[in-house]
Amino acid sequence: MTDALQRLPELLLDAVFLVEEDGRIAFVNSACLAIFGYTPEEMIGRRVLDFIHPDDRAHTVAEMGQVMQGQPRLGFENRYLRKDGSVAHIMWSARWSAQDRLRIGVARDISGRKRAEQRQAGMLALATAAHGAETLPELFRAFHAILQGLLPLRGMVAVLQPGERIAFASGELPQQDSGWHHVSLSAPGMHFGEMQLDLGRHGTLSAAELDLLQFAAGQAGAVIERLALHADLAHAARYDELTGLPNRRLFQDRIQSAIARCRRGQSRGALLFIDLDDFKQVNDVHGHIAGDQLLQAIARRITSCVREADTVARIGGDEFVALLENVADLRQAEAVAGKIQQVIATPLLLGGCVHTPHASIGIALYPEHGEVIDQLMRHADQAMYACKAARKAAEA
Ligand SMILES: Nc1nc2c(ncn2[C@@H]2O[C@H](COP(=O)(O)OP(=O)(O)OP(=O)(O)O)[C@@H](O)[C@H]2O)c(=O)[nH]1
Repeated sequence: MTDALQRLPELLLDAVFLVEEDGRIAFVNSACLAIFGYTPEEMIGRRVLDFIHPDDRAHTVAEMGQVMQGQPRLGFENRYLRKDGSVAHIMWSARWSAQDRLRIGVARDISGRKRAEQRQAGMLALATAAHGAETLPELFRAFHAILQGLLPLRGMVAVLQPGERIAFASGELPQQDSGWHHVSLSAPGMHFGEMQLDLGRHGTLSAAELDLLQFAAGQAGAVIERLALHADLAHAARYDELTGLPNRRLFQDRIQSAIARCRRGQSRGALLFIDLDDFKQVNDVHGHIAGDQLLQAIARRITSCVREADTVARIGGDEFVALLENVADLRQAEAVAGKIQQVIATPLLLGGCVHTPHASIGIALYPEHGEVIDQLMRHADQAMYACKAARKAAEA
């Protein structure tokens, strides 16, 4: 070999290996320092297998066996452990030189490309997990599992406002120290909290890893926004926005289950239909905002008269219902209705004037006045109108 050719391996960025039949390294060029962290002196004379990642040794031995039987290999991949313990992804071309009784190998460091591929796959996995997540614990559990494969992640905590904390850790979640990295969880115009990641002592992140975390945080922020929106919509579909009481739809569900319970327990239940008297005038005289305030006060007043297990709902403009379970008889239901009427009639300030509201209440008893919702509602409604008509007749 000419002198120029002898110097050639030292100019290569790939590592060039000559390996003896017994697997010991006979020669390696100085590129090995940049790729594996070892000088040629530290590698020469040692078994090449000692540097290979334990999980890749078996299939590397099989591959090299084929090379030594005369089959050249181009593009074979395996992993090495660098001197600092980190993993180097290597792509090989290798052939056997029967004349020299040496295996010639050229090793290219493809760790950067592998990391980029892993990050890309990780981003896809994060986006898929975010898309499918139906709860926040499910989302952060999936994110923890995915990020663990991409970062030196020991533990992860999602701290959500106001004060909800979802923690994940491979083992025991250690005390917070300087190894923790914080990423804000947000959506345009909204801040939900942050993701805190325990990256241990080797916690410095590359720009690409920081990008990955930002991507994860962005996905998580979008999921939090989506779940919050769903929760708001689900709430709005079942509750009255003005008073916070169950609306007609939720009331239908509640009365259905209450009837089933009464039927099973052979107990009695009462449906109270409550309609404000002359409420239109409140709007006309004091304005719509004052009308709203009165409706809110009425909701609180009715609720204060019933047991916690009973349901109070707003089913129309100035129409409320109270569903009483385990009622002994009509007299007991009438007593509750009387109390509601009395509490509603407490004077209050509306638009700077003292106003005394009144309500008409009709009662339907299960099972005496009906065994299904429609019958009970009709009976209570008619009883309420009878009550209202009697009041108006008395006033006339
Ligand atoms: N402020 C306010 N008013 C409402 C709301 N929903 C319905 N209303 C009004 O409530 C009034 C109900 O009127 P009516 O059903 O005639 O009842 P009323 O004036 O109490 O008459 P009687 O029941 O016969 O005593 C209407 O004027 C509606 O516009 C609301 O959310 N807020």
